Amino acid sequence: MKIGFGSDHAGYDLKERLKAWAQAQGHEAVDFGTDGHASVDYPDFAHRAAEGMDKWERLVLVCGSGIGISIAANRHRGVRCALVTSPEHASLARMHNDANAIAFGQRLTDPLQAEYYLKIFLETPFEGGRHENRVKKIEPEA
Ligand SMILES: O=C(CO)[C@H](O)[C@H](O)[C@H](O)COP(=O)(O)O
Repeated sequence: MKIGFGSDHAGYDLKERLKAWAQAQGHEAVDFGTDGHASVDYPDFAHRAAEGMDKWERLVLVCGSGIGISIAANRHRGVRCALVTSPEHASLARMHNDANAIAFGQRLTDPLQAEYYLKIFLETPFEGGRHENRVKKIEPEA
C-alpha cells in the first residue's frame, strides 16, 4: 500500500518509527515532513500531506496530541482522519467510517501500541452496507 506520512516536531519521532515499520512490512512510504525536531506548525504538514491525496492510499499523521493535525487534515475534501488511541478505534475507524487517514499523539501514545493500531488500521476493511450512505453524507455539498 502507498502510505503518506506527516508530522510536526512533536510527532517527528513516532512518524519516523511508523514509517520504518510500514516500510519493513513492504509498504511504500511518501514522507511529507517535517524532517526534524525544530519547532514547526502542525497545520502546514497536515495540509501538505492532505493535498497530496493523489500520492497515497492511507495517511499517517502525528503531532503531540494528535488533535491539531487531525483537525487540519479533516478540512480537506475526501480526507477522513481518525485520531486513534485504542485497537477498537483503529478497527472501527475502518469498518464504520472508511477512514483513510489515522492520527496519533506522540506525547500520549506508546510507540509499540501505535504500531499495533496502525497494523489494525491497515488490515481492516470497510464494512460498507448501512455505513456506505452515512460516510457519503460526511462531505458537505459542493
Ligand atoms: O496541536 C497540537 C495539539 O493539538 C499538537 O499536539 C502540537 O504538536 C503541540 O501543540 C505542539 O506543542 P509545542 O509546545 O509547540 O511543542
